[in-house]
Amino acid sequence: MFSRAVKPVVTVAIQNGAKNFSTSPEMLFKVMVAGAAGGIGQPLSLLLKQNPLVSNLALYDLAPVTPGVAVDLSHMDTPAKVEGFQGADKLDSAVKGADVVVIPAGVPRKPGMTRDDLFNTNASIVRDLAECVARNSPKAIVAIITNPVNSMVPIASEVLKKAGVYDPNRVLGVTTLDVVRACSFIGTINGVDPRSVSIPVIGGHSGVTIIPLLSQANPKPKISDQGKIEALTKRIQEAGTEVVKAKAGGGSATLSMAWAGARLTNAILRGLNGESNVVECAYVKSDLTEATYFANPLVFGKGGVAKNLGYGKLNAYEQALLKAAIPELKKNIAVGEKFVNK
Ligand SMILES: NC(=O)c1ccc[n+]([C@@H]2O[C@H](COP(=O)([O-])OP(=O)(O)OC[C@H]3O[C@@H](n4cnc5c(N)ncnc54)[C@H](O)[C@@H]3O)[C@@H](O)[C@H]2O)c1
Ligand SMILES: O=C(O)C[C@H](O)C(=O)O
Repeated sequence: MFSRAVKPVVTVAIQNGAKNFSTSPEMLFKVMVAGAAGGIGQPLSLLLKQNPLVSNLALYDLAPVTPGVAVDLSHMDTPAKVEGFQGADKLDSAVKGADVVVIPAGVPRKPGMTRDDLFNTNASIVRDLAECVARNSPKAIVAIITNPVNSMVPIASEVLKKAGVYDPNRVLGVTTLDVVRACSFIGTINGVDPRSVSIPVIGGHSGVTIIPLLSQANPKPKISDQGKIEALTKRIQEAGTEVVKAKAGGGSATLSMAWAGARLTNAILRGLNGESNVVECAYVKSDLTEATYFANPLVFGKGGVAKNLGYGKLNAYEQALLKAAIPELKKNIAVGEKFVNK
């Protein structure tokens, strides 16, 4: 298959105003974005078009603007070849040969809604996309952005199980935005470049299931008392709602999500490409807790998740957060599984 062949990667360095092209033997991959014409899909595709590990970018959406988004991006002077696929009858072609399928398809929140309120609309979208992956590209790594993530990953997993092609290392819920936010907020508090901050955010992706492990942050947030630790934790847990409120009916986080989605996709691609030390948090099948899906740091490799790194030592406050998250996660997971197996 073309997407797994070794091809020369062209890297472009801007030096003294001139472009210098150099080649190195690296794998190149096909990435399919489902929901590519949306608020997340467009900027995510813009970022993926710049990724040197991407040879082919398949942009799928129901929206009539989809072919135009593809033509627009195809004019960027980066090597990835862009194709647009609009409408359900084009879905199979879009997915065929994909190494990675990123899914931001579905409706976003409006003020006053919870992520769970999106379930009824988004569940069938993710189910249908997972069925298409099973038919056309069963080895693809599926990264689900669509909310509620805690339930969507079990839906996709059950669909792939039914089709007999499930590999738990290849189905991920994208929780990277929680990590990105935690790094951004700690960077501001400490007065350092947020890119120099690292922190595991574990659990899931909604309210109390988002558990930032501030005790394991590097550097530690310069916060003097427990009250401030709890306020920062709450801010990270509720950061999605902060954006929903600020957008005042215009949707939820799109640009920071695109950034976070591109970061996780890059980690997946680097793993597929043979790097062995790429670590990101994501929400995956898990036996670490009573919740059968759980987010924490993972090592990525040639088959998707290569190693689950667990979540290390929690302090008493973090243990209490974990205790509160588990029943909610279990409920979200059961709802997703029931949707497919009803
Ligand atoms: N995981 C996270 O951290 C995170 C962060 C932000 C948003 N989200 C979620 O991402 C989803 C998308 O948000 P958005 O702001 O991009 O929404 P949006 O409405 O701007 O875009 C969604 C796109 O999906 C498309 N779509 C709908 N049904 C489809 C289908 N069956 N197949 C293909 N495309 C389809 C729409 O045409 C639209 O272009 C929402 O569910 C939102 O809650 C998750
Ligand atoms: O909050 C939302 O609805 C979108 C997303 O899950 C987020 O965390 O920004």
